[in-house]
Amino acid sequence: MTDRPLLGLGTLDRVPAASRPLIDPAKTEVGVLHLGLGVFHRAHQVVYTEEAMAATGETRWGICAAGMRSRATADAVAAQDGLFSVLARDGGPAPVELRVYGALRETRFGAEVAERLADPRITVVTLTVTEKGYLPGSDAIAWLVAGLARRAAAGAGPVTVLSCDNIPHNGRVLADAVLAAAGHLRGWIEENVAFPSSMVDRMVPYARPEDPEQVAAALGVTDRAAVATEPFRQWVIEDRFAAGRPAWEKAGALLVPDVAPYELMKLRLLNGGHSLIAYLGLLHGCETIAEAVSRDDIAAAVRALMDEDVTPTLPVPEGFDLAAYKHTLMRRFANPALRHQTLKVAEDGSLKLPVRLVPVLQERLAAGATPAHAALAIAAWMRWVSIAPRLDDPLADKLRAAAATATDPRSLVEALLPFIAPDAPPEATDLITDRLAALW
Ligand SMILES: NC(=O)c1ccc[n+]([C@@H]2O[C@H](COP(=O)([O-])OP(=O)(O)OC[C@H]3O[C@@H](n4cnc5c(N)ncnc54)[C@H](O)[C@@H]3O)[C@@H](O)[C@H]2O)c1
Ligand SMILES: O=P(O)(O)OC[C@@H](O)[C@@H](O)[C@H](O)[C@H](O)CO
Repeated sequence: MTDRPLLGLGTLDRVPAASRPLIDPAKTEVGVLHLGLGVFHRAHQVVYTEEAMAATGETRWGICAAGMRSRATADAVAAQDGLFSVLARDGGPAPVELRVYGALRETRFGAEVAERLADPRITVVTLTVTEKGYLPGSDAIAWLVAGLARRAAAGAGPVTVLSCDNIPHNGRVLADAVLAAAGHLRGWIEENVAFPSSMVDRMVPYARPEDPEQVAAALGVTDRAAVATEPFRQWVIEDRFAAGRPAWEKAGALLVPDVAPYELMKLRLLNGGHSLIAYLGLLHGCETIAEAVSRDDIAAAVRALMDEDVTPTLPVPEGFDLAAYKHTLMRRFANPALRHQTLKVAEDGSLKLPVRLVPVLQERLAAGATPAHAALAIAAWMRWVSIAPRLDDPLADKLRAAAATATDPRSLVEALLPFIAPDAPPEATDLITDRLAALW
């Protein structure tokens, strides 16, 4: 791989024509600012935005994307003139799609994003900053507010800020976080900024060494920012924008008046299922989601979680085929070529479980049901917290300290449940203890 030239505008002619960008990067201007240059942004919003520009011929929706916590990706992308490849794998190791994208035109790091928001040509800001990014005191929110202050001062006009994180009512959560940090800017934000919600979906693992190797072999260039994903993708966006936006509907996005039903379905079935698979998988030593779900016991548990516990809690959009959705989900979980790391899905459980599984547990208990599989997922998280060699969670130290005091399943549940469900009824403790006993 090392002797291949680096991907960039000057080496794009070496890339097979079928894998080159859909737009001319050199003629594309920036109209979107993105916070959080992780793997998901590259495999999702960049793809939709490039397809939208290609479909309409508009050249003004290029993206300026900022890394929030590390310069590594922003530097790698910048060294390649903003170009990187997305490869989709489905079942087998060979990619079923492989393309270099050109919509990402600029990169920034950290606080540098603020200055970019003073540009009136930027009318949309997107975010993928993880659940942690919305907590009080988050840098992402502080930089966003600083950017909005510069925009107000420059008279650069209204803007839409669109959360693309796995959080229910993510637009409202973001608006609340921004307004809480806004100080004297509050009035301007209320009048000039829209915060629609959106449901995003595409499974994107952390990049692995085989990803750039496969790109180099297929495209003849070295790509240090390649991302691998699955063919499936979905984006449902609340149609409430303050100013212009890319025509994402031309790339398959669904613009709707209310994303809530889509959000709930996806968060509880897909992300809730993912968490169950990840924690049970880790307890069984499985490195990937596909490996975990290839076990009959885990596959049966996730099916039961979806059918028995989650489905009764869902308001299904009219005409939506829920059975087909669940069937497709099982197939997506099982995609062996994706190699989605159980450890990645298991990160930040103290923030994820309260939105994915705790509401299912509580709503079903309140309805007089016994949500055994939601309880199993929470029990598996607790067991993982108590034995994980390394815990990736903003509350890791507190969780580990609390877990260290526990000597049996009940005391572990009593120690950890308050972190994710402080108002859980006693039946929740009983049910989770029962499931944890089987994992002890
Ligand atoms: N990967 C997926 O399958 C997927 C699918 C749908 C949605 N998402 C959403 O995208 C988010 C990012 O996922 P990813 O897969 O790109 O992960 P990633 O680790 O590649 O990127 C995470 C990004 O979030 C930023 N970040 C992390 N902690 C932060 C903090 N405290 N404040 C501000 N920024 C912070 C990082 O700098 C990085 O840019 C997820 O948390 C999720 O909400 C991911
Ligand atoms: O991205 P996270 O860390 O919030 O959650 C991990 C996975 O459940 C998630 O990324 C899914 O792969 C994704 O939501 C699929 O669209």
